[in-house]
Amino acid sequence: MKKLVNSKQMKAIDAYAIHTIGIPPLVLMENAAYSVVSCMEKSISKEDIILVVCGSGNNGGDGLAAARILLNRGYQVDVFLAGNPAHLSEETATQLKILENLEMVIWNHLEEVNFANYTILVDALFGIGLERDIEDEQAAVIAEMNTHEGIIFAVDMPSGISADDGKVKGTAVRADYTVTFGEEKVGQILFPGSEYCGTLVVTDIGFPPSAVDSVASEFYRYEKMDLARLPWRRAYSNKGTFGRVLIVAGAKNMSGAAYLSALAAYRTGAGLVEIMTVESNRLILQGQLPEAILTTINPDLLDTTEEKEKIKQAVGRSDVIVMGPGLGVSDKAKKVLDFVTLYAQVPLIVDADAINIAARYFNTFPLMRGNTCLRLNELNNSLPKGTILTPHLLELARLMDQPASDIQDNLLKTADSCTKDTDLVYVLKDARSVVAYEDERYLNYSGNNGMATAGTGDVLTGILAALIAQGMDSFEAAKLGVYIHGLAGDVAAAKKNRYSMIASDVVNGLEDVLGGMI
Ligand SMILES: NC(=O)C1=CN([C@@H]2O[C@H](COP(=O)(O)OP(=O)(O)OC[C@H]3O[C@@H](n4cnc5c(N)ncnc54)[C@H](O)[C@@H]3O)[C@@H](O)[C@H]2O)[C@@H](O)CC1
Ligand SMILES: [K+]
Repeated sequence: MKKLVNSKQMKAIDAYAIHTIGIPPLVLMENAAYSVVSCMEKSISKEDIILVVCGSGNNGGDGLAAARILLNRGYQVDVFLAGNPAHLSEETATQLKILENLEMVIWNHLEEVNFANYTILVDALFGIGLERDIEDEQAAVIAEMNTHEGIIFAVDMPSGISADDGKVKGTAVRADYTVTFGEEKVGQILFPGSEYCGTLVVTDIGFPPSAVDSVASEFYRYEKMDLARLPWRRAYSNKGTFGRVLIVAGAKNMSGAAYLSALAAYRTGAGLVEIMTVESNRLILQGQLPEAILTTINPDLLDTTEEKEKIKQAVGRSDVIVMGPGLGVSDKAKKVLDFVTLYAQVPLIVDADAINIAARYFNTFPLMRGNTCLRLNELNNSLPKGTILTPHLLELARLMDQPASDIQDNLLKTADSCTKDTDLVYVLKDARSVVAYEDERYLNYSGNNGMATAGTGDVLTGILAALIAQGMDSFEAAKLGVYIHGLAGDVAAAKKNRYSMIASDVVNGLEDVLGGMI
């Protein structure tokens, strides 16, 4: 598990190291500069002509120190001090004085600099101290840097990317490498920040563990060693040991979603998977997945005791229930969901059309239109504890009755609204999914854009259900499930490619992920 920090938390770690432990800031700055240079030295040669572009804050100070180290080591290097010389931080002023004493070339105005003369750029304009949108001369500097053809190394952050949420503040440097210090920043994991970072290199610049531990952060991500969290499989076992999943899915002609969800649940280790669907899907599902048990319902007879009893029994024998994939949004589908919700005492995984049905239902009440809070409260009251909602951005927009663009631009704030006063777990699906429960925020770092294809969401529901069926707590299952899903997508992309892979390839990828082959 890797802790992630925002700018405030990183500044608190800096402050603890400096003021409580007593490490002089110049020592940290030197370490930072040496780590930038050692990363650069893997890609540069003495033939390169390097320009270090510096701001007036400590990020610029890191750049000035890196320029000196490069000069000392025999590289051809110039400096462009793009920040206001009247606003230099104390450490940056010290670094500048050293460079002046060394008689280095230091440009002060954009007009003086011919970027075409340089083969390598170092971006030390802004780091975690970025406060507002970049404009005017600084924006012009970044525009020049982005048209440059050589490698760009960013110091700590690509200038212009917010460490807090990965957003571009006005404009931002598109780096090839970002060398960051101490801890990974939230804005380096979320998009678009993640893309602007290029290859992210995290370096140790001497923050003592106590400085890092002094700051609590609600953000983290998983890495490969977290696969050890998978539920242990007892040797003395039978199919009952590994739990029973019910998948309520698949309207007429929509059996594919049910199939993918059920297949993924089996491939993630569920003992038994039952699919509740309409009779017309029976033959095809039996042919595709004979391992699944099928219960068929007649949507036209939902008011009869017989159909209700069928639903009640299926719900009663399950450890976890997936509802939504390929269900459609008809009144009959809603009725099925109402019965399932009424009888269920186990966690539900509410996906796709189940979310759309809830949104449509809320829209029928004038009081609930535009009232996100009321809608989320209502969900919390009507769903069993431990239930996971897995909306993608559009589904979430419908559910919350807010524009999708607002949600996309404020994913972390949206997570805060969703989890306020609730027992539900939210998986906010995006290129970097956020799993949120109470105050914790898991940011997922696995997966790739080949997964933006139909059916991968159905696969995710099956994975989550299987983990819960095997005894995992819902929040842990959601985090690990999202991580495994992304890794399986990475396996699929490596075996096929990002264009050709389809959802069933992601299911196939589970084999390598769960078999410890990655
Ligand atoms: N002691 C420390 O705190 C350490 C800091 N380090 C470096 O210092 C960086 C943080 O330094 P600072 O806090 O000085 O911040 P930055 O150097 O990131 O930038 C802050 C400066 O930019 C100005 N500014 C912010 N947003 C602006 C905008 N949109 N347009 C124009 N000016 C803007 C601020 O007023 C301030 O002068 C880190 O990212 C890291 O690179 C490292 O040297 C390690 C130790
Ligand atoms: K930077």
